Amino acid sequence: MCAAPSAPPARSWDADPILVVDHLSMRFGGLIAVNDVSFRAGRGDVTAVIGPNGAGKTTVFNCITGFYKPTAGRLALNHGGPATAVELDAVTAAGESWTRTGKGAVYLLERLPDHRVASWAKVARTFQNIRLFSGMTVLENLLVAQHMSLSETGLLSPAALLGLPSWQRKQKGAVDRAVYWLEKTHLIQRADDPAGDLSYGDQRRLEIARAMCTGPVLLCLDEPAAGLNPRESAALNELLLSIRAEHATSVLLIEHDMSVVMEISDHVVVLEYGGKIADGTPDEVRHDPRVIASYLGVEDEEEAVAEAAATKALSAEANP
Ligand SMILES: Nc1ncnc2c1ncn2[C@@H]1O[C@H](COP(=O)(O)OP(=O)(O)OP(=O)(O)O)[C@@H](O)[C@H]1O
Repeated sequence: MCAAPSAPPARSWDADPILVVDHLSMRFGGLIAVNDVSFRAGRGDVTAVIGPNGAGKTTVFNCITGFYKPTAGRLALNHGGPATAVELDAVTAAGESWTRTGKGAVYLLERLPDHRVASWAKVARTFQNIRLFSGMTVLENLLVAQHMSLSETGLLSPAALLGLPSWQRKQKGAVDRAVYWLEKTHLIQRADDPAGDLSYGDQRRLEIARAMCTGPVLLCLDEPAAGLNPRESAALNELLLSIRAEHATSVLLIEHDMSVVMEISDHVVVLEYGGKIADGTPDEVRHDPRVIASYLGVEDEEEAVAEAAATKALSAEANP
């Protein structure tokens, strides 16, 4: 008797996406940097966007974080739970940038001003080149990051000017959050040192601490492992895995370091020449002929298929 074909495995990113990227395109004059890219990032997942230099990774990030307004496409960020197709179509057709949904709210990032992407949609990011306030102390960097939420009630509001308990509670909350993230990133001993005095690896972790202090639902990291030595890279992996395990923050990262990508990602999206060429678990992507061709520079796709089959056979031999 033939066994019934097994159902395809449930994908966390399809079942409960925090981010739905739909037909995203970005042109700079005649250059198409991102061409009709669609993918989902699962809630609570670490999703990596990889690809060769110039593939369009940073441009995708810049569209998600509000630095660029895409030429076309929709970027829906779901708070609470996934918006239904009807809810999404309704907010799109109404020309709104967000709406409440049955499960929480959905934000159309391409329609929000970049500061609202951070403060309303709660998307935080770090940059390929570190952008800390190097003359400020480590602690001050984390307090400045929380300025938006502190100033929601108005820095010159009566509560702030009179030092009312509500204001003091907010300020204490900001310091407590900063101390919590300094402990998580093993930087608490350096709290009063200028950020510019930290080693490169410590500065990278401070950037992540600063982003986490804003309470993001989606943390976007642009090449967090760039320039790190193996020990610093291992500390970064540990930090990102603990963010995934202990906080309601989903992580989207661009990374060239495949050891980081394969170790910590739940889902990998591969771009090449502005288009998506693969999308799946790290294992699926590792064995994908197009990805192998792209990374090994194999010209002939048949050769890449043979390469993928050989890799699979080798790993089956190693793990019978
Ligand atoms: N502001 C811009 N103006 C014009 N062209 C741009 C701009 N930003 C990116 N590009 C171009 O878009 C293409 C994709 O660039 P992008 O930086 O997104 O790639 P990437 O995959 O992040 O590359 P890398 O890994 O080298 O950072 C490149 O050809 C780049 O030159």
